[in-house]
Amino acid sequence: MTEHLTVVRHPLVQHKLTIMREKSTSTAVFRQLLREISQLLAYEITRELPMTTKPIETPMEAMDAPTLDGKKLALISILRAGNGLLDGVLELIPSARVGFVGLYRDEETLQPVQYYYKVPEALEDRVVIAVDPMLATGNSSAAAVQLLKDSGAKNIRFLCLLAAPEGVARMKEAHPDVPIVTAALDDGLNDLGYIMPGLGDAGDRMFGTK
Ligand SMILES: O=P(O)(O)OC[C@H]1O[C@H](OP(=O)(O)OP(=O)(O)O)[C@H](O)[C@@H]1O
Ligand SMILES: O=c1cc[nH]c(=O)[nH]1
Ligand SMILES: [Mg+2]
Repeated sequence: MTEHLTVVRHPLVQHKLTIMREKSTSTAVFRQLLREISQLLAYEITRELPMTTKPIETPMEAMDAPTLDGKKLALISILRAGNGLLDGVLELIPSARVGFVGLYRDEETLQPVQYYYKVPEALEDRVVIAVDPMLATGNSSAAAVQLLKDSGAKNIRFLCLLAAPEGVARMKEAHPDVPIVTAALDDGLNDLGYIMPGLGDAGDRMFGTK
């Protein structure tokens, strides 16, 4: 991908996102819409995957038909909210390998605290898509991407639902090689580091923990 930031302005994405932002939307509907949007965003982030051809036989004749090239993709969920995006993307790319980076954001310092890390082997040979619905300060995603690079990943993309300009700038500075796909670029962060107008705490809204 050539753009550092891609905002997917498709009407279906924007309509579903508006319902997700509304505070009256239930946990069940929030989760379902995130699943639906994740597939539309996945369509965009996989647009330029490497392709090759292979010889096949249709009922009519032989042809060289397009097929994905290279090792299976790696999807990396940044826990826990990343799992809300992961499910839908995995439905679209069922053969992908899956990894997990456990991080939570310390509410005082806004710095990520790591508690888990497990990723597929041979990351250096795979297209890696890291998923987390919220890019706020960018501290969590920048740390997660660094861990993936430390494991050898060279071709990383970041998929989120909402981004703040502060988080996009942080990622651009720390990881200019990592393209970001999002459904919206919001106004900025409030004093507590929450995205405005945003949708609140994605993890709490999707799992009903608050
Ligand atoms: O860009 P940042 O300022 O780092 O904030 C974004 C992070 O905050 C949220 O996770 P949270 O820490 O709430 O953990 P959770 O997914 O377990 O709710 C979100 O899912 C990101 O991981
Ligand atoms: O607005 C925000 C910022 C960080 N994490 C969230 O879930 N929401
Ligand atoms: Mg949270």
